Amino acid sequence: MTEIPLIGDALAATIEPTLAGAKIGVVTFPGTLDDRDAARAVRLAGGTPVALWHADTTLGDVDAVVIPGGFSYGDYLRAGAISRFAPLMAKVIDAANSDALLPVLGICNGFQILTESHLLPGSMIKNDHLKFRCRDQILRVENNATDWTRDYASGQEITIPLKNQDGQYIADEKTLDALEAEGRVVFRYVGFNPNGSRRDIAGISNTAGNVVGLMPHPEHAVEVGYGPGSLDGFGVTDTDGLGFFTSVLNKIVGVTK
Ligand SMILES: NC(=O)CC[C@H](N)C(=O)O
Repeated sequence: MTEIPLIGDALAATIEPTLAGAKIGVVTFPGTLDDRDAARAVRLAGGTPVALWHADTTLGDVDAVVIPGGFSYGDYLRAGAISRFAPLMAKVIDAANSDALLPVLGICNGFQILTESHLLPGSMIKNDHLKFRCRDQILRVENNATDWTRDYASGQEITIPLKNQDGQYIADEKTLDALEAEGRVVFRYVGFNPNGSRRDIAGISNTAGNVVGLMPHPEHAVEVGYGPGSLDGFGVTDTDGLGFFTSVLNKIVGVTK
């Protein structure tokens, strides 16, 4: 029987066996959709995913946390507004702000939860056109010094899927100016702003760069044949999202940049 390859040979060759010791917690809330894809992305990048439940009262021994996309608590009140009060979120907030600076990535609904939790500034509101939007989106990596972007080149353009209704990032002008000045605009939409986000912002970080949130979905672009690039028949952008997961894993195991 032939073993089915999970990943392309070229990609497999780049995976460090030592990364398997790094544990990435993936949080599930009632209504989360993308937890399994996030866990798979961690595994494909060489790490060990650990399932966390919103009602857990400990993070265990995870080295980083991913808050995946979906509709936690049905997006009731406002996307992320109820999730921020989950018992596990209290632990995530403490660990992210502690001296240990736990790396935390919020993807889409996860980004919404991070702004509601005040781990990241600003808010997410309805897309300016008031429709759900689903497309492959080009982003520019504006800051490759965060825990989640260190495997990208500064200014690198990547294509990953976007799918949401509350994707418009807003903040007051003072906050936006501070984010720009401090290099905390980590991703910007290129060519097309899909939701009216201020200054084309697709993702931001906290001051230390351990907490990152973005609307598009890197965990859906980690496998040859299944990412955005598969549509053009060449697959060149299929794994553009993998760098998020290798970045944090390399950081955890101490690979210097
Ligand atoms: N893909 C998602 O995570 C969706 C996020 C959110 N519930 C929205 O529609 O805006």
